[in-house]
Amino acid sequence: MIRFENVGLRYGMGPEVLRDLTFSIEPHSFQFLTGPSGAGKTSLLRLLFLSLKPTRGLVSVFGREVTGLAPDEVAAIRRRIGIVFQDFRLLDHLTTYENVALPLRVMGREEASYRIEVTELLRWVGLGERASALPQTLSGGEKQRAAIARALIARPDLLLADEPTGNVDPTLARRLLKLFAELHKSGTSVVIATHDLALMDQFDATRFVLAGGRLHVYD
Ligand SMILES: Nc1ncnc2c1ncn2[C@@H]1O[C@H](COP(=O)(O)OP(=O)(O)OP(=O)(O)O)[C@@H](O)[C@H]1O
Repeated sequence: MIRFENVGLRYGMGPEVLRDLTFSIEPHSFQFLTGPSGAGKTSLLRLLFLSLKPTRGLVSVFGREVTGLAPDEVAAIRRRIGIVFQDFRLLDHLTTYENVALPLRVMGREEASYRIEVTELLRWVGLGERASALPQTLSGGEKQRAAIARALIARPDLLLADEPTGNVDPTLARRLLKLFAELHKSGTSVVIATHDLALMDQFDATRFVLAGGRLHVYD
């Protein structure tokens, strides 16, 4: 599904932050991405989301080599990917409900066809009472859960999440992990970047460990 071959990444004239990355992400797989702060986890997620281009090597996503893709082809690939950014990126002028429903609206679906789905997911992530709240009135943990719900709502083929349990308590972190596990069970490949060892110990998954710019895979 995803293939990296000898991928390197540098920002501007800086040193290579990722070096010689060769790995695959298979359909229906679950992997944690970990490593010390600054090791390149967010950079790797951005390569997977096609918001960064590799400086060298080959990246292929859903069977398409990503260099030279036209903007509409990039957009089509991104519609198959759900992403939870570290800074949430909720739209300020939309309510929690509208933020979560956005991927479905972008796909051209009518509100009547998804109202129940969105409402149920909001309830599942504990935001049932906050559906009509604007993002600036949500707590950090609530924003995080809204961002997670938005990433999951369209049942993407690939889910990327950057520290998705960073702002929630351990009980809620377990609940969110369960949600990711259910999504995985229904066929989505999941990549969760995290520092949280306790979280990783709760789910038997491949570990991608970044250190010194290189990736080590532990199955
Ligand atoms: N836009 C940028 N311009 C220049 N350097 C960058 C940029 N983004 C990241 N870097 C550098 O790339 C390296 C990897 O950063 P990245 O954010 O990918 O690491 P990370 O593992 O996600 O860190 P953290 O766990 O702290 O979020 C760091 O040395 C960082 O300073």
